[in-house]
Amino acid sequence: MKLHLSRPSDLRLNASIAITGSKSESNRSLLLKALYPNLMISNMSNSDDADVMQKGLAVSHGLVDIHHAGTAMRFLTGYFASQEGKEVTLTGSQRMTERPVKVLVDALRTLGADIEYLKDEGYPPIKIKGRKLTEREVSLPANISSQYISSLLLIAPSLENGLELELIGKITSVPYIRMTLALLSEIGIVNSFEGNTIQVMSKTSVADKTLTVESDWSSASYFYGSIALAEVGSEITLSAYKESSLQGDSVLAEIYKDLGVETTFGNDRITLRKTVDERPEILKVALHNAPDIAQTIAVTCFGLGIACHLTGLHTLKIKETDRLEALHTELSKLGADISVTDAELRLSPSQEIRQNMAIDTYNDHRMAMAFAPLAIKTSLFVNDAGVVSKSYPDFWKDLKTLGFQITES
Ligand SMILES: O=C(O)C1=C[C@@H](OP(=O)(O)O)[C@@H](O)[C@H](O)C1
Ligand SMILES: C=C(OP(=O)(O)O)C(=O)O
Repeated sequence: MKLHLSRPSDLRLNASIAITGSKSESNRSLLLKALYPNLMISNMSNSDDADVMQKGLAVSHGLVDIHHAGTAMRFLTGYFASQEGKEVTLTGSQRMTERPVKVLVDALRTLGADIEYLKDEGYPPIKIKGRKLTEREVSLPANISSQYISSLLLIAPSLENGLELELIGKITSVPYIRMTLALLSEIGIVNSFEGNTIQVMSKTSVADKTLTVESDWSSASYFYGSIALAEVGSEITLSAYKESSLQGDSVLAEIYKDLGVETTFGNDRITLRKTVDERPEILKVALHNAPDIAQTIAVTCFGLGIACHLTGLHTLKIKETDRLEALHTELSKLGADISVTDAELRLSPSQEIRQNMAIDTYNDHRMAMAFAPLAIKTSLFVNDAGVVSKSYPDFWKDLKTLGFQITES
């Protein structure tokens, strides 16, 4: 599906939108529910990634295809490795077979797991024969993906002896690790994270509890982008959000303050308001703790015509696509002066945005959604716009409620 997007007729935006649960919290909660079936989940994500996670957890023998879902791939690897009697082949999209799992597989093998690579060493597809894992201690590199660590932490309480992880190197995406530990705490599982060591105690059962998933902050980023590019006085209310979030991407409220967007919390909602039209000459942000909002921020800065220097982007090359290359190509198409390295992005101020360019999305939901707010400044096409369903199936519908004119072309 190719969409044509043009500006809302009223550039003073005003809307209220309900976003479904965080896909990160949902996929963790689903795994915990598989281990402790008396847990309940509310405000679950309606994303493809949560859907494949749920379906994957229901399988005990045969093929599990998690499509593009990184969390499902990594979390299910740990899950199946520790489930005695289950035997599956875990695979995904073409891109998933290029996203590494070696660090996780090595750690699980140290703990006693039986995992075999079916194609390339270090990458899916993998064949997993579930076993009882009794080893307690393992060290693993922490600078590639926090999902490996979360995978181990999620199964840790179900292991006879719990787990002690020693994290090696600079820890990336730390809030996602803290999110996992916070969810374990919420269901009464004792854990600690001190220095480079994480410990999780074993627990055979937990008390009845409903895990209420907060709505997705990464999805909220596209409304931050829209408000920043719209007129002063614009206002969008998003539900259901908390002031103290488990999601690292809630740092958006801080970052977008510098771009004239004020966030207020109340009644399980956030209200984003464009309060001033002042903007800095350059926005500098380190994103090692919030990699998923890099695309949104880069596009907002381009739309505002300001310079931008983003660092801590070393994980972007192994996500749904090489996001640094994709940003370079697509922003250049629109006339941006941009350069990228393996971990940084620099954008110079632009005076002009080319009209009616077709943005390629590379099977990456965030490419489609990050570029969409730019329609406030110029008309554009988004190729393969259905990719948004990976995390936010209702995105185009919700964007329409802001007044964006969206037609299929
Ligand atoms: O644990 C999670 O839910 C996630 C962790 C992050 O990945 P990395 O740790 O690989 O950066 C993030 O990019 C991804 O969207 C979700
Ligand atoms: C990187 C992402 O997802 P995953 O790694 O779970 O595929 C994302 O949603 O931006």
